[in-house]
Amino acid sequence: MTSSKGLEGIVATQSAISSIIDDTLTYVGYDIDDLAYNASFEEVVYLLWHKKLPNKEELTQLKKQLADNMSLPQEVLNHFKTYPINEVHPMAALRTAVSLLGLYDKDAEVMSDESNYEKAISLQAKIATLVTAFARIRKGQEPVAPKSELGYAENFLYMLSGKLPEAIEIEAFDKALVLHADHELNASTFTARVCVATLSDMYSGVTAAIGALKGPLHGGANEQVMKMLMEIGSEDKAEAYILEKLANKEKIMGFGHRVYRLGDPRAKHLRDMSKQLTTLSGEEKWYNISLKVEEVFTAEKNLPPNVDFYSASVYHSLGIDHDLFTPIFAVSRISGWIAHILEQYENNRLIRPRAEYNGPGMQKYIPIEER
Ligand SMILES: CC(=O)SCCNC(=O)CCNC(=O)[C@H](O)C(C)(C)COP(=O)(O)OP(=O)(O)OC[C@H]1O[C@@H](n2cnc3c(N)ncnc32)[C@H](O)[C@@H]1OP(=O)(O)O
Ligand SMILES: O=C([O-])CC(=O)C(=O)O
Repeated sequence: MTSSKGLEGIVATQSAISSIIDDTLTYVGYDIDDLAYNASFEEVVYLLWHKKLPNKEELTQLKKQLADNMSLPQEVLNHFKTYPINEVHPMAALRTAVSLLGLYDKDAEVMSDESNYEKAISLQAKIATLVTAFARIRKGQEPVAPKSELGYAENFLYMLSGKLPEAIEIEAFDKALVLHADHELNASTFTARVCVATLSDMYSGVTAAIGALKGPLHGGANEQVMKMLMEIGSEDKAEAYILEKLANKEKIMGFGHRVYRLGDPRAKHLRDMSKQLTTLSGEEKWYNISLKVEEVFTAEKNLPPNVDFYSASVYHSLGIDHDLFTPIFAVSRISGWIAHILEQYENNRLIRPRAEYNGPGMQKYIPIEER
């Protein structure tokens, strides 16, 4: 038996959802650049779930299904109010709330294709409401009900702030959702697949995936990037800050990737958006600090930024609380998790790798009095 630390380089499944070949990312064969410039998030959700782009009628139907399913069971909203609200990270709240949603779905355990598709719509719709409702409740504000005539990105921003967002904000947020939707066999998607390969239900798979996304080596990095930018504070302090971190052998969040070698193709879109949005908000300093960090870090380490690096200043410019950055990643990535869960169910086999044992050799049991 051979082992690979972190399963590096191991091909663990076949999938027709997204691919990364020679640093090019595609969803169902469509280049991420093409989708970032042209597709809405709902089109991408449809693409990932159906393996084809929707026509107008199919897209209208999906948008309606999502809008119709956004409302939460009152019990889930009440549950939020019982949390130690100021101590709870929104990712922990989200992980618990998705699991709780499963308790209020009488068909949670039903495994038919039809039931799983209904759960897919319901989860994709409700995750936006969960994140925004929690964000408001913890500030003592009432949750804002979704508006059925709004698109997914617009509804999210509306439910978060209670104000209809500007066109530029909707466009940027929608693009960020497109860019985060799927990414081959990343850690959270693999977690979801491992979970449902036991024939467990979709709520369990998504709950497990949220737990994996939460960590700072994966989706949690975007919040840590903003923390770093705030600690740096100004462009002229960036170089010394990064060099000190590297001298202390600390990792710089938002850089490096297990698969990409030359660079993450999503990062350039987020860099452009960061420039545009920080200029508009009058806070160019977040973009300038980010650029300087990139310059200093890549000169030292030759590791390019990943999707999490410039998304931090993008979300900050949209006025979003920093601890909501990773939940927002989940709002997008749940579309990919669901696509992979459905694909796993379609052609399932239990996922159960082996471990190379490196503990002590055979030992004889010693009675407790003799130890
Ligand atoms: C959506 C996403 O999940 S994208 C990734 C988000 N995560 C981050 O941004 C966290 C920072 N980045 C990292 O920790 C890593 O680059 C990962 C986890 C993303 C990829 O990790 P791996 O492929 O396993 O690389 P690993 O962590 O083993 O690092 C390999 C070498 O590069 C260095 N390295 C990798 N990333 C970084 C970084 N961000 N800062 C400093 N050094 C780094 C490591 O210290 C290590 O150096 P060494 O060989 O001298 O010990
Ligand atoms: O693929 C990975 O390992 C991490 C990543 O970039 C993502 O999940 O978007």
